Amino acid sequence: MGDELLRVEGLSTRFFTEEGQVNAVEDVSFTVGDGEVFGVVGESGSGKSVTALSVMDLVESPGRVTAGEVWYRNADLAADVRDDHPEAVDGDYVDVRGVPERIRRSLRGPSFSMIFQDPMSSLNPSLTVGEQIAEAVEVQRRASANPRSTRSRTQGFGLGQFIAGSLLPSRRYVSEESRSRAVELLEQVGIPDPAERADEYPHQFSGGMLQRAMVAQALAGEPDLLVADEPTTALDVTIQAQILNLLDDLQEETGMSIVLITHNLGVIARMCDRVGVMYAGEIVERGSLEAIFDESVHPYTKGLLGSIPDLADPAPRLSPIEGNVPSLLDAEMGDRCYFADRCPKAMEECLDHPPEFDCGDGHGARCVLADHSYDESRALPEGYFDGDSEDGGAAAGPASGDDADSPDPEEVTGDD
Ligand SMILES: Nc1ncnc2c1ncn2[C@@H]1O[C@H](COP(=O)(O)OP(=O)(O)OP(=O)(O)O)[C@@H](O)[C@H]1O
Ligand code: NI
Repeated sequence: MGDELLRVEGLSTRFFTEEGQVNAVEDVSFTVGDGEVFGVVGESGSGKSVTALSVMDLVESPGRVTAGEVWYRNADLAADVRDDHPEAVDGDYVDVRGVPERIRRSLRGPSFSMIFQDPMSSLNPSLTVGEQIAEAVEVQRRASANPRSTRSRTQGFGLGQFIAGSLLPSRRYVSEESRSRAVELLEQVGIPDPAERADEYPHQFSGGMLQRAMVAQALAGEPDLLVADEPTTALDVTIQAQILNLLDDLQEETGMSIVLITHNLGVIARMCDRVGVMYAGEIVERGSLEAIFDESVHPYTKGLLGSIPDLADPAPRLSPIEGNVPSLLDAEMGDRCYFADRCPKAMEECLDHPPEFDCGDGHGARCVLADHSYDESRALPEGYFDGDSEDGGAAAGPASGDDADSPDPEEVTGDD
């Protein structure tokens, strides 16, 4: 297990909605090494953000993490919780889902920190940027000054606010030291005149500067792991590149690990060491950058690679493969491979839901092609799944004739 900071195993998250149970994240496993940048890529709605929120334990009702373990390597924490929660400790690793919520909450900031998809969900418009960052620093300062038993209460207070983006009515005392540390952090993330900018409100910041401020806020606790959910999506191309450079530099300076969520494979190629490709709530392929870009097995990954939006392309969303992302409603999901009806290589084997096959060297794919080669004689006829979204395909027969209008799944639009 060596240098892994985080080991996520079998994570599943569901939303219990009026329409039914939504399987937003299904049996997701991945690891993040020390100082590693792990990328999560996939189309809109594939479960990237919910995966991030699940790791951070920030899933809100009607959602709930229903299964899985999140093993975090922290020897001090392991020593602290070993007696009370032996089943949640494995050597220096702690399953953060197996410890009480107050302990889990205490990890947000100093252990795990997150940059959210929407800037305004983490900065409070009615407080100066400096105050908010100083508050995050103060929380961390108290945490490290206090023993863990009191730490969790302190942490809970500050971080509840940090996450909700609104201060509790009674303002906390924030030390002069924390204020000057906030200015330092603003400087570290490349904000000019940081002392003056600290006294400004979020609306006085441009998009790029606001993103930098959010990075500063997320780093205030000196986290081991930063989860960055589409940190550059809303920004124009030049600013995007600057923020990615900033994250790169900060990663090197601090040695932290990063989970970087994006729909842009160009960003993945630029930033990541290893990658998980998500589709319909699952990681369908994972491996090193080289494995994913040069030796991918899953036709979905290959489809994504067929149209890499580069950084100079402001296209906001990936939609390179014909067909739609399947419904994640449990009742509509069926038992087949969820990609089968868009897959140019769908075979009879794909009517059973594939496990993850090991391709060696940490490369895995949830696709039968990882196990045996494509056999044309077992190919499902084109249109096999047409008009069949309800019961997983078993009952659907071949579509009549060859329909010239039916979408060719191999065709990649590439112009999005
Ligand atoms: N509060 C909710 N209630 C019901 N379903 C939800 C809720 N939040 C997310 N989902 C479902 O979970 C699935 C995954 O959503 P998620 O936000 O993780 O996608 P994503 O990959 O981050 O997409 P994007 O690239 O658009 O941000 C979606 O199908 C979505 O409908
Ligand atoms: Ni998202």
